[in-house]
Amino acid sequence: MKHNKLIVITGATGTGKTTVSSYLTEQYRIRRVMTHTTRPPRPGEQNGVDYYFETPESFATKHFIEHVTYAGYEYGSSYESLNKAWAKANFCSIVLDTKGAITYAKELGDKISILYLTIKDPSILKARLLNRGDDPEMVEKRLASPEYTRDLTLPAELSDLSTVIVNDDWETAKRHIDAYIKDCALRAVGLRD
Ligand SMILES: Nc1nc2c(ncn2[C@@H]2O[C@H](COP(=O)(O)OP(=O)(O)O)[C@@H](O)[C@H]2O)c(=O)[nH]1
Ligand SMILES: Nc1ncnc2c1ncn2[C@@H]1O[C@H](COP(=O)(O)OP(=O)(O)O)[C@@H](O)[C@H]1O
Repeated sequence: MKHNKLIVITGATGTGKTTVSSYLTEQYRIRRVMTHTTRPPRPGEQNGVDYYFETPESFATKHFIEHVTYAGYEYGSSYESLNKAWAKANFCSIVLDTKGAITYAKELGDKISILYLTIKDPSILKARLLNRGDDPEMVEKRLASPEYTRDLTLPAELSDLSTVIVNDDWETAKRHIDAYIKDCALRAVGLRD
């Protein structure tokens, strides 16, 4: 268990957290820890693949490491899901808002490494969300939420633990992620401090 590592992917909505998580799975077989939400599924999202989609009642019965309200919906993550992912591989990832990332930094210490995603001009995020197929009303609500504004800045508590990826251009972002994974691998085998 002592070599288990968790890559926490965080950043504002639309900056590419899910895209990065899928890339880590496809390219490096780094699985994502499944989390729970009361948000309704977007077109194409599946229960047990994208999230465990819960009702407010079923959400309340879970035992979470942490849970947050984000733009009016509940999100939570459990040790059960984390241990399930670690049982399959030593390296896994999780997608969290910055509040959740701060809790993980406190709870799991040096077992985590953080990828903070950002883009130079956040005004293009709206187009990315609409292009993703999000409901326009949900997009407005989300972009007006305090959680969205908060997550546009890397919290001071996370700055020492984080690698910042600017995702303006996906090919460039991928190169930085590849370098980050190479660095993680070298640290894991003791070839870098
Ligand atoms: N703290 C915390 N955040 C979560 C959890 N699951 C998802 N999130 C975050 O909740 C926010 C909203 O997620 P989602 O509705 O899928 O929107 P998206 O960020 O636009 O893809 C994102 O910042 C996610 O990273 C969780 O279990 N805990
Ligand atoms: N570098 C990029 N350039 C243009 N579109 C991108 C880029 N990275 C991700 N996207 C697209 O932007 C949308 C939001 O990305 P997503 O990974 O779902 O963000 P998040 O999980 O942070 O909300 C998706 O449709 C995704 O395909």
